[in-house]
Amino acid sequence: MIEIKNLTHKIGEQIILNDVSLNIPQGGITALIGANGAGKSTLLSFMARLQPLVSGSIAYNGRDLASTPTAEVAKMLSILTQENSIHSRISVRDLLMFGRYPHHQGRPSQHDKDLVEKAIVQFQLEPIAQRYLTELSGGQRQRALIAMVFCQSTEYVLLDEPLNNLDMYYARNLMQLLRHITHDHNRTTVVVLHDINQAAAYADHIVAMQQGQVKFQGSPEEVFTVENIKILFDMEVDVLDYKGKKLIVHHV
Ligand SMILES: Nc1ncnc2c1ncn2[C@@H]1O[C@H](COP(=O)(O)OP(=O)(O)OP(=O)(O)O)[C@@H](O)[C@H]1O
Repeated sequence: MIEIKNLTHKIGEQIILNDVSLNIPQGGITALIGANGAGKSTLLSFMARLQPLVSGSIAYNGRDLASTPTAEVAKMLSILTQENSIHSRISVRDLLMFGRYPHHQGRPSQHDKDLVEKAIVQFQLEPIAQRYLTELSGGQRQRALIAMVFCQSTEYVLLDEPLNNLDMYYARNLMQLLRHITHDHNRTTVVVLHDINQAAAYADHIVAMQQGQVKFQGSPEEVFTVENIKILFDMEVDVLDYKGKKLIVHHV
């Protein structure tokens, strides 16, 4: 379980996170949803210790994040942020091997190589494995970066809008793969998603944020109601039952 307690974050006078307390269940996919500016990325960045806490605490399986040595954090959690401006001439295959660095410390074993090759196949990167990141489209680069995150083989995986730049095919493909890897390898994946239908279809648990606070949480069936969507996004929608999942539809 990821246990977040009394997390408050201010920038100047602006309150970005307002006394957030939240338990993210162990195992499965938790989707963080909410309107632009609700605080999702900020919360994720604290969860990955990309910035130090000023108030509150975060613990992974009872272990306080702030006092965990960096080398151990790197083996415990991995994160895909929205700011991925890697412009160096590194190939996709080398990028994935770079993701293994916390394990091999610069000396990749056969096991590391096998994992990288498996990820290349899983993430359908074979045609571009030798290409440099600078030579890829936005969606191709995004897929390579997500594969690198998974090559880190951490128990906790934090992804900030991984579907950015992905077309319909790869978006669905990635969500299926996320679910498959998360469940088969007993991982806990926390993913910021703007597409609430992807969240409804693939997440086990939903955390909906509004103005720096957790507004709703629960299963997709509990959170995705007409009333809740109106509160979160100020939109009139229909919520349908489709193939056992909630489907949120809206019109012009
Ligand atoms: N470096 C910063 N300086 C000032 N304000 C910031 C900074 N970073 C974030 N904010 C503000 O904090 C609030 C929360 O931002 P955050 O990026 O966490 O929201 P979000 O829910 O991830 O939004 P989005 O869906 O648009 O990505 C916003 O009001 C944003 O303007």
